[in-house]
Amino acid sequence: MSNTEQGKKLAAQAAIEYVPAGSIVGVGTGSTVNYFIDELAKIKNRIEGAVSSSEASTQRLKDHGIEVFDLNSVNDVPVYIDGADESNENLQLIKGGGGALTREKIIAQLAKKFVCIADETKLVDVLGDFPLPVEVIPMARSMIARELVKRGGQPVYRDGFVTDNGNQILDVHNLRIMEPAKLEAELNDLPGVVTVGIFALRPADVLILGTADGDIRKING
Ligand SMILES: O=C(CO)[C@H](O)[C@H](O)COP(=O)(O)O
Repeated sequence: MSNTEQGKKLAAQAAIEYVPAGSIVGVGTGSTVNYFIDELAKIKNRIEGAVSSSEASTQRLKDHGIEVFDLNSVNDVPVYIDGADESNENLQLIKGGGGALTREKIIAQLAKKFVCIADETKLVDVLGDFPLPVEVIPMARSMIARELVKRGGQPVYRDGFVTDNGNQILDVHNLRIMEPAKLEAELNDLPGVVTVGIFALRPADVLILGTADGDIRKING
């Protein structure tokens, strides 16, 4: 297993301590979260079930025999565990590399505590080296792309990819995101934008990083 994969797995294992007994756990999407789901399966008798941010995670949870609830039937999500493509020291994130950003943001908003898990390479000084995913309504794609160009970005259509919500993704290159919350709010306001992959208005509460030397590092927000 590579150092990166080892880091993801260590972070995922460390996140288990944040899962309260008897709870419905918010579950994100991605390769790091897949390790978390495998860990969650080991304690499945101690939880009530999960709410899931993607069809892929739902399938993996069900394969492990973990009940997945419709979010509309759930009032209380004590903890949401998810990965990230980048995080800064303020626990503001870029997410959506896997295209699940909209459902991820919905569950993060509802959750009392958002625990982000990642390998240490995801921690950056300034967000934006990772192309920023923006989920858009298909008919608005070109208009939004032009708006993104006006803001200095270079949007690339994620051709052939359709989100779980039936929408499309623009991956925006060349951004150096100095004010993440401001840019998130500004892009949220464009008609046709479904979700911006900046998680700054609701950042993570805890970041758990798995390191190359087999350790973990925690940053609290
Ligand atoms: O936001 C996400 C999916 O939409 C993922 O959390 C993000 O892409 C990180 O994925 P991985 O754990 O595979 O590196």
